[in-house]
Amino acid sequence: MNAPPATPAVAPAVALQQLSYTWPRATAPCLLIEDFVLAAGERVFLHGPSGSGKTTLLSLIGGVLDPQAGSVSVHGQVLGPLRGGRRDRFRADHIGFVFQLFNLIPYLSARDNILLPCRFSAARRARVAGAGTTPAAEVARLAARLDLDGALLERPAAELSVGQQQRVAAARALIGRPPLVIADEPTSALDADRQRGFLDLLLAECSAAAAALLFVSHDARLAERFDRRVALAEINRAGGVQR
Ligand SMILES: Nc1ncnc2c1ncn2[C@@H]1O[C@H](COP(=O)(O)OP(=O)(O)OP(=O)(O)O)[C@@H](O)[C@H]1O
Repeated sequence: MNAPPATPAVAPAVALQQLSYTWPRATAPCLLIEDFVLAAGERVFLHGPSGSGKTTLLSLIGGVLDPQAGSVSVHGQVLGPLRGGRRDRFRADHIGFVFQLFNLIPYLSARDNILLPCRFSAARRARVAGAGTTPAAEVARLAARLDLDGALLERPAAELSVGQQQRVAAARALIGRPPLVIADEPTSALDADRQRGFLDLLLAECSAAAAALLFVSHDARLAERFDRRVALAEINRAGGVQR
Protein backbone atom coordinates (compact mmCIF):
# COMPACT_ATOMS: atom_id res chain seq x y z
CA MET A 1 0.00 0.00 0.00
CA ASN A 2 1.17 3.48 -0.76
CA ALA A 3 1.91 5.74 2.17
CA PRO A 4 -0.66 8.53 2.58
CA PRO A 5 0.53 11.84 1.14
CA ALA A 6 2.37 13.91 3.69
CA THR A 7 0.37 16.91 4.87
CA PRO A 8 2.57 19.99 4.77
CA ALA A 9 3.33 21.03 8.34
CA VAL A 10 2.11 24.52 9.10
CA ALA A 11 4.55 26.33 11.35
CA PRO A 12 2.96 27.91 14.40
CA ALA A 13 2.54 31.67 14.31
CA VAL A 14 4.65 31.89 17.49
CA ALA A 15 6.71 29.27 19.33
CA LEU A 16 8.63 30.10 22.50
CA GLN A 17 11.07 27.61 23.98
CA GLN A 18 13.01 27.78 27.22
CA LEU A 19 12.72 31.56 27.07
CA SER A 20 14.34 33.69 29.73
CA TYR A 21 14.37 37.47 29.85
CA THR A 22 15.75 39.76 32.58
CA TRP A 23 15.67 43.54 32.20
CA PRO A 24 19.05 45.27 32.60
CA ARG A 25 19.61 46.15 36.27
CA ALA A 26 16.71 43.95 37.41
CA THR A 27 17.53 41.46 40.17
CA ALA A 28 15.17 38.72 38.94
CA PRO A 29 13.95 37.53 35.55
CA CYS A 30 10.77 39.09 34.23
CA LEU A 31 9.92 36.07 32.05
CA LEU A 32 10.76 32.37 32.24
CA ILE A 33 8.61 30.52 29.71
CA GLU A 34 9.36 26.87 28.95
CA ASP A 35 7.00 26.38 26.10
CA PHE A 36 4.26 28.44 24.49
CA VAL A 37 2.69 28.04 21.07
CA LEU A 38 0.27 30.29 19.24
CA ALA A 39 -1.01 28.20 16.33
CA ALA A 40 -1.27 29.67 12.83
CA GLY A 41 -4.59 31.49 12.61
CA GLU A 42 -5.31 31.13 16.34
CA ARG A 43 -6.74 34.05 18.31
CA VAL A 44 -5.51 34.31 21.90
CA PHE A 45 -6.54 36.73 24.63
CA LEU A 46 -3.57 37.30 26.96
CA HIS A 47 -4.09 38.88 30.35
CA GLY A 48 -2.27 39.50 33.61
CA PRO A 49 -1.79 42.20 36.22
CA SER A 50 -0.03 45.47 35.43
CA GLY A 51 3.73 44.97 35.53
CA SER A 52 3.54 41.18 35.02
CA GLY A 53 5.47 41.26 31.72
CA LYS A 54 2.86 41.25 28.94
CA THR A 55 4.41 44.09 26.95
CA THR A 56 7.87 42.62 27.53
CA LEU A 57 6.65 39.33 26.04
CA LEU A 58 5.18 41.08 22.99
CA SER A 59 8.48 42.93 22.47
CA LEU A 60 10.34 39.58 22.49
CA ILE A 61 7.89 38.08 20.00
CA GLY A 62 8.29 41.17 17.82
CA GLY A 63 12.06 40.85 17.95
CA VAL A 64 12.39 44.28 19.56
CA LEU A 65 14.08 42.64 22.56
CA ASP A 66 16.31 39.56 22.57
CA PRO A 67 16.02 36.90 25.28
CA GLN A 68 19.15 36.02 27.29
CA ALA A 69 18.28 32.34 26.75
CA GLY A 70 15.87 30.28 24.72
CA SER A 71 14.25 30.99 21.40
CA VAL A 72 11.41 32.89 19.77
CA SER A 73 10.14 31.64 16.40
CA VAL A 74 7.59 33.41 14.25
CA HIS A 75 6.11 31.35 11.42
CA GLY A 76 8.99 28.92 11.68
CA GLN A 77 11.72 31.57 11.60
CA VAL A 78 13.92 31.73 14.71
CA LEU A 79 14.39 35.45 15.35
CA GLY A 80 17.76 35.24 17.16
CA PRO A 81 19.98 34.85 14.08
CA LEU A 82 18.14 37.59 12.18
CA ARG A 83 19.97 40.83 12.69
CA GLY A 84 19.50 44.49 11.75
CA GLY A 85 17.81 45.06 8.42
CA ARG A 86 16.90 41.38 7.92
CA ARG A 87 15.01 41.35 11.20
CA ASP A 88 13.29 44.65 10.38
CA ARG A 89 12.18 43.27 7.02
CA PHE A 90 10.97 40.02 8.54
CA ARG A 91 8.96 41.96 11.12
CA ALA A 92 7.44 44.29 8.51
CA ASP A 93 6.49 41.32 6.29
CA HIS A 94 5.02 39.10 9.00
CA ILE A 95 3.82 41.10 11.99
CA GLY A 96 1.26 43.86 12.39
CA PHE A 97 1.59 45.68 15.71
CA VAL A 98 -0.89 47.85 17.52
CA PHE A 99 1.18 49.34 20.35
CA GLN A 100 -0.10 50.65 23.66
CA LEU A 101 1.33 54.09 22.80
CA PHE A 102 0.56 53.75 19.06
CA ASN A 103 4.05 54.83 17.86
CA LEU A 104 2.62 56.85 14.98
CA ILE A 105 4.98 59.24 13.23
CA PRO A 106 3.59 62.56 14.48
CA TYR A 107 4.37 64.77 11.47
CA LEU A 108 3.09 62.30 8.86
CA SER A 109 -0.59 62.34 7.92
CA ALA A 110 -2.82 59.55 9.19
CA ARG A 111 -2.91 58.21 5.61
CA ASP A 112 0.90 58.10 5.31
CA ASN A 113 1.17 56.42 8.71
CA ILE A 114 -1.24 53.70 7.55
CA LEU A 115 0.71 53.26 4.30
CA LEU A 116 4.11 52.94 6.02
CA PRO A 117 4.21 49.12 6.26
CA CYS A 118 3.52 48.88 2.52
CA ARG A 119 6.50 51.18 1.89
CA PHE A 120 8.77 48.93 3.97
CA SER A 121 7.44 45.53 2.99
CA ALA A 122 7.33 44.05 -0.50
CA ALA A 123 5.40 41.09 0.97
CA ARG A 124 2.65 43.39 2.19
CA ARG A 125 2.50 45.16 -1.20
CA ALA A 126 2.33 41.77 -2.91
CA ARG A 127 -0.52 40.62 -0.68
CA VAL A 128 -2.45 43.82 -1.42
CA ALA A 129 -1.87 43.32 -5.17
CA GLY A 130 -2.76 39.61 -4.86
CA ALA A 131 -6.12 40.59 -3.40
CA GLY A 132 -6.72 42.63 -6.56
CA THR A 133 -6.54 45.99 -4.85
CA THR A 134 -4.10 48.87 -4.17
CA PRO A 135 -2.60 50.29 -0.96
CA ALA A 136 -4.63 53.50 -1.43
CA ALA A 137 -7.86 51.53 -1.77
CA GLU A 138 -6.95 49.47 1.30
CA VAL A 139 -6.40 52.68 3.32
CA ALA A 140 -9.87 53.84 2.25
CA ARG A 141 -11.49 50.49 3.11
CA LEU A 142 -9.85 50.16 6.53
CA ALA A 143 -10.46 53.84 7.38
CA ALA A 144 -14.16 53.46 6.53
CA ARG A 145 -14.41 50.35 8.71
CA LEU A 146 -12.74 52.24 11.56
CA ASP A 147 -14.90 55.32 11.14
CA LEU A 148 -11.99 57.58 10.15
CA ASP A 149 -13.21 60.09 7.59
CA GLY A 150 -11.33 61.37 4.53
CA ALA A 151 -10.45 64.82 5.96
CA LEU A 152 -9.04 63.22 9.07
CA LEU A 153 -6.77 60.99 6.99
CA GLU A 154 -4.97 64.07 5.66
CA ARG A 155 -4.20 65.49 9.13
CA PRO A 156 -0.84 64.92 10.86
CA ALA A 157 -1.05 62.14 13.44
CA ALA A 158 -0.02 64.60 16.18
CA GLU A 159 -3.30 66.47 15.69
CA LEU A 160 -5.54 63.46 16.21
CA SER A 161 -7.32 62.50 19.40
CA VAL A 162 -5.99 59.49 21.28
CA GLY A 163 -8.92 57.33 20.12
CA GLN A 164 -8.35 58.41 16.49
CA GLN A 165 -4.64 57.60 16.79
CA GLN A 166 -5.52 54.18 18.15
CA ARG A 167 -7.70 53.48 15.09
CA VAL A 168 -4.99 54.74 12.70
CA ALA A 169 -2.53 52.42 14.44
CA ALA A 170 -4.93 49.51 13.89
CA ALA A 171 -5.27 50.25 10.17
CA ARG A 172 -1.48 50.44 9.91
CA ALA A 173 -1.14 47.04 11.60
CA LEU A 174 -3.70 45.40 9.32
CA ILE A 175 -2.79 46.79 5.90
CA GLY A 176 -1.25 44.13 3.68
CA ARG A 177 -2.63 41.33 5.88
CA PRO A 178 0.35 40.22 7.99
CA PRO A 179 -0.01 36.60 9.16
CA LEU A 180 0.51 37.61 12.81
CA VAL A 181 -1.16 40.56 14.51
CA ILE A 182 -0.03 41.64 17.96
CA ALA A 183 -2.17 44.09 19.86
CA ASP A 184 -1.22 45.60 23.22
CA GLU A 185 -4.24 47.11 25.00
CA PRO A 186 -5.57 48.33 21.64
CA THR A 187 -9.02 49.34 22.88
CA SER A 188 -8.05 51.24 26.02
CA ALA A 189 -8.70 54.69 24.49
CA LEU A 190 -11.97 53.82 22.74
CA ASP A 191 -15.55 54.29 23.89
CA ALA A 192 -17.77 51.19 24.21
CA ASP A 193 -19.28 51.41 20.68
CA ARG A 194 -15.94 51.97 19.01
CA GLN A 195 -14.40 49.16 21.09
CA ARG A 196 -16.94 46.74 19.67
CA GLY A 197 -16.44 48.02 16.10
CA PHE A 198 -12.68 47.87 16.51
CA LEU A 199 -12.71 44.30 17.78
CA ASP A 200 -15.19 43.25 15.04
CA LEU A 201 -12.79 44.63 12.43
CA LEU A 202 -9.68 43.13 14.00
CA LEU A 203 -11.27 39.66 14.22
CA ALA A 204 -12.79 39.88 10.72
CA GLU A 205 -9.50 40.99 9.14
CA CYS A 206 -7.57 38.26 10.96
CA SER A 207 -10.11 35.64 9.81
CA ALA A 208 -9.99 36.86 6.21
CA ALA A 209 -6.18 36.69 6.23
CA ALA A 210 -6.07 33.48 8.34
CA ALA A 211 -3.82 35.56 10.59
CA ALA A 212 -3.04 34.68 14.19
CA LEU A 213 -3.92 37.32 16.77
CA LEU A 214 -2.25 37.82 20.14
CA PHE A 215 -4.35 40.36 21.98
CA VAL A 216 -3.41 41.79 25.37
CA SER A 217 -6.11 43.44 27.41
CA HIS A 218 -7.27 44.02 30.96
CA ASP A 219 -10.87 44.00 29.78
CA ALA A 220 -12.02 40.45 30.56
CA ARG A 221 -15.37 41.07 28.83
CA LEU A 222 -13.59 40.83 25.48
CA ALA A 223 -12.10 37.38 26.17
CA GLU A 224 -15.11 35.37 25.03
CA ARG A 225 -14.54 36.43 21.43
CA PHE A 226 -11.20 34.61 21.28
CA ASP A 227 -10.28 30.95 20.67
CA ARG A 228 -8.28 30.78 23.89
CA ARG A 229 -7.68 32.84 27.00
CA VAL A 230 -4.22 32.68 28.56
CA ALA A 231 -3.16 34.19 31.88
CA LEU A 232 0.52 35.14 31.68
CA ALA A 233 1.00 33.54 35.11
CA GLU A 234 -0.02 30.15 33.60
CA ILE A 235 2.96 30.15 31.25
CA ASN A 236 5.49 32.31 33.11
CA ARG A 237 7.49 30.60 35.81
CA ALA A 238 9.10 33.92 36.83
CA GLY A 239 5.62 34.60 38.05
CA GLY A 240 5.62 37.69 40.22
CA VAL A 241 4.68 41.23 39.39
CA GLN A 242 7.76 43.43 39.77
CA ARG A 243 6.95 46.72 41.41
N1 LIG B 1 12.42 49.54 29.48
C1 LIG B 1 12.41 48.90 30.66
N2 LIG B 1 13.52 48.88 31.44
C2 LIG B 1 13.55 48.21 32.60
N3 LIG B 1 12.49 47.54 33.10
C3 LIG B 1 11.36 47.53 32.38
C4 LIG B 1 11.25 48.21 31.13
N4 LIG B 1 9.99 48.03 30.63
C5 LIG B 1 9.35 47.28 31.55
N5 LIG B 1 10.16 46.98 32.59
C6 LIG B 1 9.80 46.19 33.77
O1 LIG B 1 9.35 44.89 33.38
C7 LIG B 1 8.24 44.50 34.18
C8 LIG B 1 7.08 44.13 33.25
O2 LIG B 1 6.67 45.29 32.54
P1 LIG B 1 5.64 45.20 31.33
O3 LIG B 1 5.50 46.56 30.75
O4 LIG B 1 6.07 44.09 30.42
O5 LIG B 1 4.31 44.78 32.11
P2 LIG B 1 2.80 44.69 31.59
O6 LIG B 1 2.25 43.39 32.09
O7 LIG B 1 2.74 44.93 30.12
O8 LIG B 1 2.13 45.90 32.38
P3 LIG B 1 0.88 46.86 31.99
O9 LIG B 1 -0.35 45.98 32.05
O10 LIG B 1 0.91 47.90 33.07
O11 LIG B 1 1.13 47.42 30.62
C9 LIG B 1 7.92 45.67 35.12
O12 LIG B 1 8.50 45.39 36.36
C10 LIG B 1 8.61 46.85 34.47
O13 LIG B 1 9.06 47.77 35.43
